[in-house]
Amino acid sequence: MKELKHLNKYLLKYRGRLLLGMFITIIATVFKLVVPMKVGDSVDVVRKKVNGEITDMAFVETELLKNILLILGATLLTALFTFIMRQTIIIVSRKIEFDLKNEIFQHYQKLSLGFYKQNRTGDLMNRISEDVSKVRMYVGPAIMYSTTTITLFVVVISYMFYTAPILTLYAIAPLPVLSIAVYRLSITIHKRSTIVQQYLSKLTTFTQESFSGIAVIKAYGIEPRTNNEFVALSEGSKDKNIDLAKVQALFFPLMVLLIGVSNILVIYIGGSRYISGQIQDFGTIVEFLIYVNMLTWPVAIVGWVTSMIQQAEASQKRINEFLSTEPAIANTVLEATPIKGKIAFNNLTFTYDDTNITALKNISFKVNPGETLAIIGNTGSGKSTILELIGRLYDVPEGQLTVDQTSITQLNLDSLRSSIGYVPQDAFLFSDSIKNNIRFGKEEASEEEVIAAAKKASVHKNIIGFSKGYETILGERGITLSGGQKQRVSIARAIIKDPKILLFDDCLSAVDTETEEEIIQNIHKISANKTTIIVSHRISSAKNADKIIVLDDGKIIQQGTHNELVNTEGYYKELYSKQLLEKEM
Ligand SMILES: Nc1ncnc2c1ncn2[C@@H]1O[C@H](COP(=O)(O)OP(=O)(O)OP(=O)(O)O)[C@@H](O)[C@H]1O
Repeated sequence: MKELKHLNKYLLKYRGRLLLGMFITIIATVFKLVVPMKVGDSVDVVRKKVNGEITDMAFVETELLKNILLILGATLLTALFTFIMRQTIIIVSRKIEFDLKNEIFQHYQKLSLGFYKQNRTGDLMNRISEDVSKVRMYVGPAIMYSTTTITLFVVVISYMFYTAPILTLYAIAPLPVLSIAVYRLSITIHKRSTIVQQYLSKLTTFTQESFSGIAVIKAYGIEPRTNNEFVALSEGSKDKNIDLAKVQALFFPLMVLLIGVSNILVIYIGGSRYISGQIQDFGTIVEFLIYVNMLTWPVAIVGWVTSMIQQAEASQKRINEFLSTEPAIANTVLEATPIKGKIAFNNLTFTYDDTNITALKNISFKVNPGETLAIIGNTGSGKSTILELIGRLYDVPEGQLTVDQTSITQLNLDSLRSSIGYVPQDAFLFSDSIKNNIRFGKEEASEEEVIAAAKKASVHKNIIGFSKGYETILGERGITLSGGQKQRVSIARAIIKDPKILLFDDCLSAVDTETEEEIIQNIHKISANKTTIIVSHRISSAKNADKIIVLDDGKIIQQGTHNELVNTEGYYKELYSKQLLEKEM
């Protein structure tokens, strides 16, 4: 139960509703007990009339009518209170589920990129959905059923003992066996359903990937192979489902068997004791039969609730694991630190913890507000890493990276990030309208601002070409943009933000050279007072920059202006000649 302590703050938050729910559960349970008592009484009255102990028929009729009305009233009240009980306790569990999901999601948002690289997306999703659902079973149904069971046990068993102690012992003897059996069965059911879940998620992932990659599958003509793989996976899934169905099928027969044993014991022992005069009322046997049946479900539930709590504990443990993960990048400066945009790398060396790759070696350069820096280099030379470090997606030793002459760690993280417009290498667009995708950079932007940004990113003409224009939905439910269109929507998103620092990570690679030229011109116009860094493989994107650095294997091998570099032997000049030749061809 150690892990579940995390939920105490929520139980405390909703304590009023919970206690009310538990109180109502007790009342509902107590009303349930009226039925067997009155059935017992009615049987006795009838038996006495048959035996001749009572001769007044009118009295029998009144007694029976009174009992029927009481049974009816008690049943209606039980139903009403059971309804209110579910409305309180189950609603509390749904509220806690909502709070916990929000807590986990907010924590996920704070965690750094490194965390997302170490953990699979499926795992993150499972903990916030599957695991939270299991935990909800503890704060809702487990509490509700435990309260019902405890109340029933205390009231019914004490009443049974009071009425016929020996018969009670016989009647309840099979119940612990039932409880243990259900517990064991629940554990097996849980194990097997986890396996079924795993197969299901394998199958879903496979199907999802097959549909997403359908173009590649068709192009390579490997539909039969994909089909066979799917059949093999479904086969496995079917077998595991059958395994689960086998144990689930045992659940009810087992319950019926053990109830049957209890009933036989009540009839046999109760009957013998009635015949020998140790039990006065025949109605007691009928009453006991109803009690035994009434107790069966709660007894089975003891086993079920125990396994439910164990599963909740395991799930909460997994949730706590993530909740206790500290974000590697923490905001230590609480007051806002306005950013002007002067960036300086001072002998910076950076190694990725997970791969141990030293992506940057002794890097030094400066960019002032209003200046544009272009970074050119082979793949894997460390260009993207430079941009990620400026956004503080990873931390570097104190003083090696400064913004406005302050070490980046001494700046307020929100101030820093909100002053950056970052266009990543892989443009990511949400399944939403184009307008909202651009507005992502500035939530309150007007229609005119969205259009202006799209024009600067040279994508406006494409957008108005779609029948729904800016309202066109992207992604799975909508249209798929071309690579170049995606890149330009992503650029519009950064432009609309009007940030102090603009970072473009090779985001014109899928755009033709004419459009590239147009966008570069526009960027040039809007970045008059901004710090701009353009990462590219193309000289055409870099040539107008105030300064260009050439990276190779994490080191700066050349730097200068375009004119200086084309007149110096080296990587830049070679690349320039090669790309010039390609253009001419
Ligand atoms: N998140 C990461 N974790 C670990 N290693 C990384 C990570 N990102 C990049 N690397 C490694 O760091 C080196 C530099 O990568 P980086 O992405 O900065 O290069 P790049 O110049 O931007 O390449 P490209 O032009 O292909 O985008 C590479 O060897 C890469 O494998």
